[in-house]
Amino acid sequence: MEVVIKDTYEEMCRAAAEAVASVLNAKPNAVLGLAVGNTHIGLYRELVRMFKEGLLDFSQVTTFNLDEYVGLGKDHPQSQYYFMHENFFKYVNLSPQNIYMPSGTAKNYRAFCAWYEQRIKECGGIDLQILGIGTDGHIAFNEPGSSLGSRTRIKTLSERRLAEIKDLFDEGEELPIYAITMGVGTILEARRIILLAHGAAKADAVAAAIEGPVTSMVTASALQLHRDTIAFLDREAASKLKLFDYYLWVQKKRPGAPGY
Ligand SMILES: N[C@@H]1[C@@H](O)[C@H](O)[C@@H](COP(=O)(O)O)O[C@@H]1O
Repeated sequence: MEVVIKDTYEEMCRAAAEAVASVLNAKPNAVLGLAVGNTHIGLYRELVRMFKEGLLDFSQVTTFNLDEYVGLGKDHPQSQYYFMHENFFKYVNLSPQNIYMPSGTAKNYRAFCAWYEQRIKECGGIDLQILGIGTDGHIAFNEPGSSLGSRTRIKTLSERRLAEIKDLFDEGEELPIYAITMGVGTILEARRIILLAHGAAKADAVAAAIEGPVTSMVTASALQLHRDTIAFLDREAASKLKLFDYYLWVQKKRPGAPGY
């Protein structure tokens, strides 16, 4: 896995946006896998800026989001759709028919999940999957213990997850206890993956995912098996990596870097 460490969150988002841009410039009709999280707000902001400056065009791009809470409709402020619309979709020229999101209100979830997997394949597979990471090392809603071969399915959210999201919902409102999520196996089929993490709260998870054993207890560790994954980190998120200095050294000395 390539590890790119940046001094600040803003620099990390810029570097990740450039990675997205390089895929879109090489393949204007690329298929992007999108993620929702506070981490990604800066990345989407950067992509919107590039679009407004005429540096990016999404007219031929297709997107598939990673996950959605079961029971939440598109207009619920905590739905992943709402986040995507507010932070990205409404600002760029994606065709609405090219935007795929897991549905939180499907009638038959099993059928929906199978259709979603099939649709990804029919669109040619995901060229670039964007990921974040939870404080326990999960990706999408693949909670600790998820099969590393899992496909899109319903996942029961952990108590830890429910405690994390509780304050985002109105008092007395029923919390979603299931999510529909791409599986680890689905994610690993993407041709390229970028993982973003910022802040000290993610440092343990990042270290476990990048340098720990590959284990279903840290679903992000499965990315070690992927042949083209780049982790974009800020210094705090990278602070517990044993090979911190080496990663910086590699960045400095990489072929193509100034002077090499
Ligand atoms: N399903 C999402 C993940 O895709 C995301 O990576 C994680 C971290 O989000 P944040 O960036 O807000 O810390 O939260 C949720 O669990």
